[in-house]
Amino acid sequence: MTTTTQPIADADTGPAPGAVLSVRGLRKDFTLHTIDGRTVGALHGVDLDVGPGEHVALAGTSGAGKSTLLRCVYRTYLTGSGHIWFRTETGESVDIAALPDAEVAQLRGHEIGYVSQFLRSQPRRSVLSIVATAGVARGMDREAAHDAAAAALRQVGIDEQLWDMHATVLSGGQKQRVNIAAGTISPPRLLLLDEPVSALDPANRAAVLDLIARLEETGTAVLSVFHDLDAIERLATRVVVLGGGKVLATGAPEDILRDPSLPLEVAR
Ligand SMILES: Nc1ncnc2c1ncn2[C@@H]1O[C@H](COP(=O)(O)OP(=O)(O)OP(=O)(O)O)[C@@H](O)[C@H]1O
Repeated sequence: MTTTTQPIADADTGPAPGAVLSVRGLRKDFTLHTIDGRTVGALHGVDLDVGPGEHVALAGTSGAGKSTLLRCVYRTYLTGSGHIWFRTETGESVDIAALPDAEVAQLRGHEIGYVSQFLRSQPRRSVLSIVATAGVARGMDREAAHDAAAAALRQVGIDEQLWDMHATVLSGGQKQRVNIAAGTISPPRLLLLDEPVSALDPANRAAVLDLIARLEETGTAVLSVFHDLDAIERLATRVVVLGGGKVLATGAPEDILRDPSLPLEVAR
């Protein structure tokens, strides 16, 4: 595990001491322009921290705000108010909620990864090139990225015969595994995972969970959503339960997942 950054004491001006990510007072409303401009509140003042090598799993019933939180951190969604403090690899504190788009784009390629259930890539890119390009974006030279991409694809069980094919011809589960290979090659400082194993059969799911488990050794901070109690129990170092856009509880998986009073929606 690596932590090379200077602690900043005040989480109103940067991440909490030792944290890679500190979310503070995060609010997000959606305006439904097609339905009378109605407003739907999704996050109502969320606070959480993720440190290096820590895996924080978000849990809570459907509509609790889990995916919205991940998308705000990745800046797919603009936030209403609050801060999303991120400590860069040079030790600088930046507020993702207020960062210019160009700087967000740079962080996304290099320091922050996002893996969802869906593979988003240019249509005519080969499988190998998609994964290798992610490595180059994180600072690897082309040759190293090519070798690392091949290793990552082997690890998630993508047959070599598929490597030069366009990703569009892959099955849902294959796309998901290419996605996780691209997300974990030269692991970023912060990895956001939104149901990354939802379309996988048991054997491939196990291989991908192994890969995610090994991220702890690299010092990657992980913030995840899994609709699967076993995955949370196996991977998470801490669980944050959301309900109605607020943090209801936070604690060790063995405590949180066995608390019958908490509104969890996970399946074995
Ligand atoms: N693009 C959107 N436009 C309008 N409302 C949205 C949008 N995305 C999410 N919401 C609303 O925000 C709230 C939180 O949704 P979110 O998808 O974050 O929940 P979730 O906890 O991830 O749920 P699930 O487990 O079902 O995926 C819900 O009320 C949802 O309807």
